[in-house]
Amino acid sequence: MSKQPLKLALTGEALLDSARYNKGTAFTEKERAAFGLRGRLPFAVNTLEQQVERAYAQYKDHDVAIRQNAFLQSLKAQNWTLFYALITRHLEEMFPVIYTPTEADAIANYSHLFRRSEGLFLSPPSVDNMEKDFLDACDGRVLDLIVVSDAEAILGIGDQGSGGIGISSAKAVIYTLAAGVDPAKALAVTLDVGTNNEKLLKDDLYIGYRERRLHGRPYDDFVDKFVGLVRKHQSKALLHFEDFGVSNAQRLLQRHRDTHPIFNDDIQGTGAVTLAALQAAISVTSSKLQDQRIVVFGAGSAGLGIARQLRDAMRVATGLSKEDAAKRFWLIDKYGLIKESLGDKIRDDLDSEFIRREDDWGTDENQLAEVVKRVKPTVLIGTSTQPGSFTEGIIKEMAKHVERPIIFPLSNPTRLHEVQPKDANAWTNGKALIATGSPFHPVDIPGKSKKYVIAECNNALIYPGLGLGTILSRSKKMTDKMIIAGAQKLAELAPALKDPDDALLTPFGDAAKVNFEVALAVIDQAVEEGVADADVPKTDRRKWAEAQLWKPEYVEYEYSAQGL
Ligand SMILES: NC(=O)c1ccc[n+]([C@@H]2O[C@H](COP(=O)([O-])OP(=O)(O)OC[C@H]3O[C@@H](n4cnc5c(N)ncnc54)[C@H](O)[C@@H]3O)[C@@H](O)[C@H]2O)c1
Ligand SMILES: O=C(O)C[C@H](O)C(=O)O
Ligand SMILES: [Mn+2]
Repeated sequence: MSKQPLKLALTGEALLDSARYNKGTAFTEKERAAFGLRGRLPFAVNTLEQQVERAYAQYKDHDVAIRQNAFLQSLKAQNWTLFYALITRHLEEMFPVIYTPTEADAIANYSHLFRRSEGLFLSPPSVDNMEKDFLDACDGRVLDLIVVSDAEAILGIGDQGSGGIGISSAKAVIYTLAAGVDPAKALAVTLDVGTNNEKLLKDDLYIGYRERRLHGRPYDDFVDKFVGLVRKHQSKALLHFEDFGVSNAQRLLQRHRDTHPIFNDDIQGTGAVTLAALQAAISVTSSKLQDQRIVVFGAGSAGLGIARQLRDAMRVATGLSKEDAAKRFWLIDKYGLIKESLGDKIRDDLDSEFIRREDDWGTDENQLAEVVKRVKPTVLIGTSTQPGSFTEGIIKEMAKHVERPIIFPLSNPTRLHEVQPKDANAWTNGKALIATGSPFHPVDIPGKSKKYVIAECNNALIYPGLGLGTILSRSKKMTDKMIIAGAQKLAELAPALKDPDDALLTPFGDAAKVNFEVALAVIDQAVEEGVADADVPKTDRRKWAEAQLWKPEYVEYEYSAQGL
């Protein structure tokens, strides 16, 4: 317990009902007397460790992941300290329950599983009250972090309407678990601008705004109004965009990123974690980034974000022009290879240098199998949401031409992966260097007794650190160089660098450690670029940063009628 007691005015039921301050059976006798709790609690005073032990046993009583998710969700509504302490102690085990893949089911069934609301919901009918609603949700707090989704493209499961609050709050929880962001300084938001999901529109129990999605100018005005409020009232808070539709994601990022610290996780976080995994893979193959031939299957937010991040890293490494670096990429979307003849089927946000010239290609055949046959890629990345699209034929064709094919099926949740790691491993005789978007079990290495650990190439391995670095340095914006610095740090920490048979990325159990290192790299870069507003010390930044992390521990309370 910290030496300085916290002064609180909340008493009795109100204190027990406050997830932020509640300690349950861990209230001391002195606190029970001071806050009117003595008769409201059973006699024994527990330690946090005892509470964690009890909660873990209760968690284990549920054997279905979605029930475990519901259990953790209700624990979060009761006692933040216990919730975060429990998950921190079982991070690797519980990550898939609070995040991909289980969170996808919780979001898809949001209206049916609903118990208690959290975060902020904003919808068009109350647009005129947006400022008041926003301020009510902030409740006088100065925030460090706001995570917002409009729920149009949740993971790979599409439009989820008001269920989108689930991804905003899961991403915010991970900021706390993996980067020590104080949950009291974070806000999860969903811009519930309607849904085009027929299933939800027809569901009597749907609890969102039951209209078709806002689009065009009214949509932009709505989002701009929200961003304007963030800028006005929470000018220091990092604004994290999550799972927006591809036609909006890039545009909104470009529009706002120079005027506020803004980050799009699907574009930038995914680009950064994939760059780190690829750096580790090419260190195993002893090749260079600029020598790769990279096929990206699914050129949406994630696919394009990855292509851009890898292209820019190539440019930094070699001084190549954008155009020349882009020649190492073949992007495929639902109409096949993205080439000139697709005309207006090519989305406006696609960088022109990624569009293959017709005379470069010279055939009408433009599907993945053909592209792999002709291009002989060294790297194959899946961000298409199309399960099984990396077929045995395609993987074997790839493996004919490269000794160690680098294969990253990244579509979440688990069931949407383009290939199962065990298949990619078997079809390449254990030669494939694999990373996936969701967690998978290790696979056999032919002729060896040890297993090949599949790296989880999920943006959660880096976004908390990118965010923490931006928050602590109070940067005016999150620059490309800050993101590259974070990715480089993550790459340096890859287990494969020490042992080529080991994973391409750090395991998620160490997410807090690596994200902290990422944050330090981001802070250094922010200071160097002159975008940091905080008084960052010249020396011992590690200690300075560490002292600011929130930890799930109880502090002693003292009653004061004035409160905090
Ligand atoms: N591992 C990670 O960290 C991570 C991060 C972000 C997204 N993702 C996953 O990547 C997937 C895509 O996410 P997104 O945000 O880019 O979504 P998105 O909707 O922006 O992109 C998906 C793209 O795939 C294309 N596509 C659809 N069918 C196709 C087909 N048959 N062939 C080729 N392309 C096809 C779509 O046209 C679209 O451009 C999701 O499953 C998501 O969960 C993973
Ligand atoms: O949420 C995740 O698991 C990663 C990513 O942001 C995604 O959209 O799939
Ligand atoms: Mn996402």
